Amino acid sequence: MLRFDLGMILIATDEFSAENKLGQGGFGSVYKGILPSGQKIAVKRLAGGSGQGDLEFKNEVLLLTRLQHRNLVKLLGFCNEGDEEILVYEHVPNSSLDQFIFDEHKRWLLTWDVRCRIIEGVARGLLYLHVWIKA
Ligand SMILES: Nc1ncnc2c1ncn2[C@@H]1O[C@H](COP(=O)(O)OP(=O)(O)OP(=O)(O)O)[C@@H](O)[C@H]1O
Repeated sequence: MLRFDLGMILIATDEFSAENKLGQGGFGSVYKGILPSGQKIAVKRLAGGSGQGDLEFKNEVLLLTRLQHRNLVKLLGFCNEGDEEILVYEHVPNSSLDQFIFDEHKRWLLTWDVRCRIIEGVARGLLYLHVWIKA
């Protein structure tokens, strides 16, 4: 588990530039970034990070790093400097599935065969989580 320093993340994401914004989730914004090694990353900047939940945040990160499955995005590391609470993931190309499902030009790429494989992959990931949570 890597602890990234904020300076490195600011350089990687061009200071959380609007051009690098990949999306917005329930926990905050996600930015594309690139490490000096050339590795592409997705940086989730948690909204409302106060620095106060330091221990809680660290425990959650430790928990998340134990999840390893080919259908789950890999967590590479974290940063909790100052008020920031940031999660660093491997970058997954091709945006989100909803960008294909709801786009009339791209929708045709999702043949039923492809859809079935996606559903199977999602189910495998979910099953892994269920088993993992019970254990
Ligand atoms: N590892 C990643 N690689 C590439 N893009 C990502 C990655 N993680 C998130 N994104 C992009 O950022 C968007 C927001 O992601 P995030 O995980 O925060 O929210 P969500 O799963 O869409 O919603 P919620 O957090 O509310 O469940 C995604 O829809 C996706 O486009």
